[in-house]
Amino acid sequence: MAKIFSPLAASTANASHEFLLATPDRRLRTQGALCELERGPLISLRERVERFFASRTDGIPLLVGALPFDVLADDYLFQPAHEVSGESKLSAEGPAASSRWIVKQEPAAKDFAEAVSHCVKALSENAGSASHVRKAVLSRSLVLESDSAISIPRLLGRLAHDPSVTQFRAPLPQTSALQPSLVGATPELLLSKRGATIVSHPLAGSSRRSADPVLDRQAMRALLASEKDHREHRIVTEMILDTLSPYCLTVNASEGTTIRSTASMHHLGTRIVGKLKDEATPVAELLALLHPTPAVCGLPRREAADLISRIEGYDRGFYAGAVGWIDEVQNGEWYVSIRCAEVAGRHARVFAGAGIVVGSDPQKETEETSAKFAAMLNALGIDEQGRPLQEHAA
Ligand SMILES: C=C(O[C@@H]1C=C(C(=O)O)C=C[C@H]1O)C(=O)O
Repeated sequence: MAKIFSPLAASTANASHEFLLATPDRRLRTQGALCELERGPLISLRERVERFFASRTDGIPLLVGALPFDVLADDYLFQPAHEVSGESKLSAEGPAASSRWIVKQEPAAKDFAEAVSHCVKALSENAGSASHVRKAVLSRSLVLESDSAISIPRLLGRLAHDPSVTQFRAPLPQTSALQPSLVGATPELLLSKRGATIVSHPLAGSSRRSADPVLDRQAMRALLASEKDHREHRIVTEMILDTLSPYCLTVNASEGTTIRSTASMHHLGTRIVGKLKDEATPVAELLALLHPTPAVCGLPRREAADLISRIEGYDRGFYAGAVGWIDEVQNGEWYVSIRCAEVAGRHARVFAGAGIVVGSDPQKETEETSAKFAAMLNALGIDEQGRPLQEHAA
């Protein structure tokens, strides 16, 4: 019989299993791990979670962790040892690492722009066919190396300067001597479920913010007026509404599409709220239907994912997946893992993607990924070339 959970040795149940999800409303921080959920693909998450809570009676009735982008890849969830309450030290002040960095673009920005051109061509060519991909999200990464260890508490301290986003850290499966963590500050709620109420707040369609208030307002107005960005956005909201509606008595986006701004980006966002027909519907069942949404993958999903894996050229791992928690009644809250980096020791890999539709401009999409890198790079105190930023250099 398959094992439902793996109790961890005392040596493993230590600070390497720090988890944090600090949303604008609530902060969940845990330390240590009692046991890991049996790992598996998203389709079996609901069943694994049910079996876990049916057989496990000790400890906090909670699982926290991360889902990868690829629905066929194994997730990584665990039962935390302790919940840390109150305003105890989530973060620390000071630079996240020394100011000497080596940065390698993977892929190079110019190769990414070429991949976007290629993608736009593929989207235009198949228009009209049943498997026609209407949108695909392409990403690139920066592989960073510092000459000293990267402090995750300090990184989180800097990310917390932006109150509009959800800071997170989640341990990732150990692949070498060091346990990597996924660390970031996401603006995007994939799904929350509490009782019969479900909420999703997808984002798609973006522009970089400007320090100049006049230019910043212009950027916002241009985004609100952009046909291409609204088309890109609607693909996401329609998919989420269509997916959730069979489960809901009511589900709607009554506030409409509005600007959702972080410290560095403006996005088009639509808050979707639903009342479930059956409040016992497990959050994991809904996650398996929603993830990955066209905000990070595309439409149709399978064809877009195939196109991405052909064009992108690297494994996204847990980037563009989700981080969150599930409790014993299968309520839960999951955020899209974007504006993030995989961090281990002196190394980090930062990711950023952009939605591509017919009409996307390769240079603008490349610039959009640079703008999206900025949230993590600002927190690390460097620019895209690894040079120290002026405000952090002192
Ligand atoms: C893929 C990312 O962001 C997603 C893509 C967006 C877009 O294409 O406009 C906007 C927000 C996110 O849903 C990322 O930040 O890496």
